[in-house]
Amino acid sequence: MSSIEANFDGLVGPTHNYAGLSEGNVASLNNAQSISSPKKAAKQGLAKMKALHDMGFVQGVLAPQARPDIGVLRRVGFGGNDQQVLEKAYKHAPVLLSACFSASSMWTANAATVSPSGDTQDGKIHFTPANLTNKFHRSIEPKTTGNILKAVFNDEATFSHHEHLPENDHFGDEGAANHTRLCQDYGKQGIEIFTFGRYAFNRSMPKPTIFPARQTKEASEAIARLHQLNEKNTVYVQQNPDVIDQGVFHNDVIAVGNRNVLFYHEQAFLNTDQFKQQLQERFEEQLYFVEAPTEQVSVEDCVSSYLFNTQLVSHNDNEMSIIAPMHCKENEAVYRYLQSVVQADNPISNVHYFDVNESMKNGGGPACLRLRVALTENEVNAVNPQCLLNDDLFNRLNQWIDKYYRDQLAFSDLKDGNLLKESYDALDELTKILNIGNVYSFQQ
Ligand SMILES: NCCC[C@H](NC(=O)CCC(=O)O)C(=O)O
Repeated sequence: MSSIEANFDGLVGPTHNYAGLSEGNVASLNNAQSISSPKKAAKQGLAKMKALHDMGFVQGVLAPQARPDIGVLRRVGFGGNDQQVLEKAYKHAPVLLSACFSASSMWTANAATVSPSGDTQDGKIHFTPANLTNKFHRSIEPKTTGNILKAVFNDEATFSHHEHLPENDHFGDEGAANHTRLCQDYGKQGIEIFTFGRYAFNRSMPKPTIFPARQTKEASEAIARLHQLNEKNTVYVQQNPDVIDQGVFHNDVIAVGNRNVLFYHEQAFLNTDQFKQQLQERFEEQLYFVEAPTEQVSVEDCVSSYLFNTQLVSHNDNEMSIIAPMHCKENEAVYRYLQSVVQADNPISNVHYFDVNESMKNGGGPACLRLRVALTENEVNAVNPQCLLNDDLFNRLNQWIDKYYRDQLAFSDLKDGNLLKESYDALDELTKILNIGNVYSFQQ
């Protein structure tokens, strides 16, 4: 086996709900307060993992955050026993309560930025958890994310773990959702592309006017320094502020790269020609720019179908598949466009559609649900083996979901102390299944 790219998907947590917490994320706001199905959500995610495993890919599993985050509720002044804390928050600060229940860590594309060993000066794989400062419910993720990543990638000779960036909007960082990599071989030097939405310290530069730009250039530069990237192989590009204002809150809603292919919408970036030229100069061999024109697919279609929030996976040196949400099949213009991509002269030869609707309703497609980690054969062997999916783990996780997860969750359920207990019991058992130790504060 040569070098590969593994996907580490987030297991959807037992408190998955629709709270309308993400301004700028159209699906999140549109589905606010609808009734969720945590069981269905977790099973949809697990089915996608299993399908990729069955296609022959290395598939990892990342544990969710412990929710509700009762520690945050106490920190902001709700006291008493756990049940009293929940009831008081339900009455006086309902939105805050739902933020502390959010299962948003399922979108592991936002867990961290990862730089493979081929790109880093010390030859280790570097991880920096994303601080996710722009949304309160997500800003409470990075510490536990760091614990989980250290437990999965737990070999100091192979993996280097950094602390998340300063917790301020100036260093707003959304992880791999704004980062992609082009390379000829996963294990060799590649080009890391950091896409940012605004400049933190220079007010005169372009930025969106309606919705927030979550990622700053300063954050991206800090990650590149921490990860010891070579300047020559690092490219920064600004997201087109107009598309952020149309609901493209992360770059992975409008672009995805893999090996020698960059698949994106013509309006995705600012200064696209200059960006393409920079990439081509650095790449040396042929690069395929698969650019969707607006006249075939509108930005609105991209946002509603998640055409680019797809996984681009390599079966071998010449053949790739797109892992797409079912919404892409249901949208006529998008479906037609995808068929033309498969027929055109590029390595993409197939599209596989998956039902991840529970996640889509909160603005997360197939690509949001996974963190990519390029690994050499030795590096695969250094990963915690109990976090790598096989038939046995798939069956155990299915049974574990059946045992603990509810079929339905409504906002009024969040004041129920039993839900907290079910959730913590489930996660306590999960840490044993995945052999990741006591990563949660309720276990310490
Ligand atoms: N990469 C996809 C992330 C989606 C995520 N949605 C949410 O958090 C919605 C949660 C809610 O509204 O209940 C976000 O916007 O960061």
